Amino acid sequence: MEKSLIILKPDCMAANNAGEVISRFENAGFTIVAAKMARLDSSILREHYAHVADKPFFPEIESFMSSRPVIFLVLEGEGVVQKVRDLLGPTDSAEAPAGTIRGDLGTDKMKNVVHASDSVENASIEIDRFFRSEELCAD
Ligand SMILES: Nc1ncnc2c1ncn2[C@@H]1O[C@@H]2COP(=O)(O)O[C@H]2[C@H]1O
Repeated sequence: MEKSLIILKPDCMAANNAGEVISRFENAGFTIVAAKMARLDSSILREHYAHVADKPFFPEIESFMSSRPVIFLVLEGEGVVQKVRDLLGPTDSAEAPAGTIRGDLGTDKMKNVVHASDSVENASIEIDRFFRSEELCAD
């Protein structure tokens, strides 16, 4: 079954929106198969954000993403990678339509509530980055 790696970002945690976001994922029919809470450190952030490491906003992302503990989830379901991205809306919360998670709860491009894997291939890499295989639970 397809899986996606989700991070409830510091803005989501600071606004006490974790429950609201998780409800939206559950109401869309996805199952949580792994969960944990931790503060990201700069070495794992450099790995996770390697594709934007040369962007001018990288130091800002690094400091934002390590500013408070975040929640990591693995969601499972048919087509979960693309369907979660549809629920989120575009990266820039200011452009996200009402009814999407970012449109309703986000602020801007960085404070955009949730990270979600952008492909099935990257989901597998990202799940391995944040979870050991025995931390994924089956029924
Ligand atoms: N112009 C920008 N300024 C700040 N952050 C950005 C900008 N563009 C993209 N990002 C962030 O870069 C992140 C890349 O991975 P995410 O999907 O977690 O979320 C993305 C955005 O939050």
